[in-house]
Amino acid sequence: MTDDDAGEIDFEIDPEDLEGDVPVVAELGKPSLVVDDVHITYRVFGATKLGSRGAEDKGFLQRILDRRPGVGSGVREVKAIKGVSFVARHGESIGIVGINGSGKSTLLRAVAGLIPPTQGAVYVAGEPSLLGVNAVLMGSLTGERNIMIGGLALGLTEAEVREKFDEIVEFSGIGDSIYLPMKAYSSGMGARLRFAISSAATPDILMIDEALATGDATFRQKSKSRIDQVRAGAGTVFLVSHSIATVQSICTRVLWIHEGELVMDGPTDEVCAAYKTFVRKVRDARSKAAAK
Ligand SMILES: Nc1ncnc2c1ncn2[C@@H]1O[C@H](COP(=O)(O)OP(=O)(O)OP(=O)(O)O)[C@@H](O)[C@H]1O
Repeated sequence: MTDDDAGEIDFEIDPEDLEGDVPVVAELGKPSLVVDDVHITYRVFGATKLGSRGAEDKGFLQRILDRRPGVGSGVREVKAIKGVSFVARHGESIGIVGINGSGKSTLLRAVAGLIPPTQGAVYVAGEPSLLGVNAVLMGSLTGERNIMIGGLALGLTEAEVREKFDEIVEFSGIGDSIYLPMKAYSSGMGARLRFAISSAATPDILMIDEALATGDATFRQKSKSRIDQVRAGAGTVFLVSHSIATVQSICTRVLWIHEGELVMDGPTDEVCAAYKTFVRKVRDARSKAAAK
């Protein structure tokens, strides 16, 4: 980890944005998801160091032959998740925290089935809705068409999607842009629409990656109520966020990921307190280094 990592951590959401009761740890149901010793390794092709003999100097055949792991192959492996295991239960809302690049989004995507584990396995009892929605949305189509596609992927009928259409648009707060192709949306608009679609059908497992950080206070408040509904219906919620205030107001349990490893898994207050202490230490070390 570098000092710069700590500099990018933000706590941009004020606790008052998410006023309301701190989530109550209800009696938990059966396991909804089991993550068993999951490893995710990305392979980055064409990772040739600057200054080394350029790929363009080599013949075509040589470049093909070089495409295997090892010295000079131009393939770099990034071990983003290293042996993470946990069991999630119905009725839990689980936050995933960690500094930039620690592996939070990768873990969430693996849990949703969007990335196959390099090693280990994920067992799911319900269909995670990040899988149902994100995997099918298409940037070239309008938000309107994507609501239909995403709704069908969640198992709603066409009539049910039409019935929920206005509510989804209203919830996402993107107004008339719903008639524009999704690739024209800002990342915040896209995240809000995905959240609005994903949570439209009270899924068994709802996964949220930073969507709450992209809306205003009203959007966040509405999102919190929807998350509470999912939990009350004995669903499981996963939330990736840089905002400790958001995690504290929504999650009953927190996983802290650092350099791809699960360093702590426990009640929200305990894990957030330890994580904050860690972040402060990193910041102090950074200011000391800058003062020298
Ligand atoms: N598609 C990819 N190809 C190669 N490496 C990747 C890819 N996606 C992520 N990584 C690397 O995997 C590691 C974990 O990234 P990830 O996005 O999961 O972290 P994160 O904790 O969600 O980060 P952030 O808080 O900055 O969003 C990082 O080193 C990142 O550079």
